[in-house]
Amino acid sequence: MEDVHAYYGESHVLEGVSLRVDRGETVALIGRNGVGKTTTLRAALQLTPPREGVVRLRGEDVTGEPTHELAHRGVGWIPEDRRMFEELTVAENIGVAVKDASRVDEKLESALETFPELREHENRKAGDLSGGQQQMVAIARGLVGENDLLLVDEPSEGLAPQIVQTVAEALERVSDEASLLLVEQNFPLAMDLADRFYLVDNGRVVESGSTEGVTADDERIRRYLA
Ligand SMILES: Nc1ncnc2c1ncn2[C@@H]1O[C@H](COP(=O)(O)OP(=O)(O)OP(=O)(O)O)[C@@H](O)[C@H]1O
Repeated sequence: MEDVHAYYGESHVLEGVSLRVDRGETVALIGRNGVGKTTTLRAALQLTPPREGVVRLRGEDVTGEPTHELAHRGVGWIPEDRRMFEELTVAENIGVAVKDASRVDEKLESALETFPELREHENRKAGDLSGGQQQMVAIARGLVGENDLLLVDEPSEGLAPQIVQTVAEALERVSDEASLLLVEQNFPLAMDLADRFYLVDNGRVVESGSTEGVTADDERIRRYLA
């Protein structure tokens, strides 16, 4: 995306965000609460359509396209609230995300191979799972949707530390199959998973670069996160 401006009503939330995710990359969006990270994902997906600026997918201008068209072209969204169908089973939740109905069984099987932790819960209602298990179902849904690019919002939020590790490993596996744009408040986790980062403050990208060797003590980072 290039110089994207987005608003909620009159409130100017993104003030010219530019970023890119290359094929195969994992990119982290970091920054304090309320600086515009979720809105950046929403603008990319055209859920909060940019009032200025351009969003491109594989080089093609998709600004103003309907969100379902982007989904059709392989952009998946794993929102912060995970959006489970609580009354459906794990298998059903994963199955409804498969685009080609004739491949549901095959896709479900491959998801359960990727997330073996889910196999024993396959027939449980998603609403009865723990937060970490639900997050894994949400990630599996993104994966079976045959997405080339997944936008993942706060995957570790509200999870116990040992579960965060399991979800991180799941994301690591997903990153072998899709590019990821990841909003993540857990700084070490974000640096660990991502190849590059963008640090957002007040609706703008204020720092960016490779995650290699970057720590929370880094002066460039600390003054925006402290
Ligand atoms: N639907 C909405 N209507 C009006 N204002 C909103 C709406 N959603 C978010 N905002 C405001 O827009 C700003 C950016 O929010 P956004 O959710 O993008 O931030 P964020 O960096 O993702 O933070 P968080 O980690 O808290 O979600 C905040 O000031 C927030 O209060």
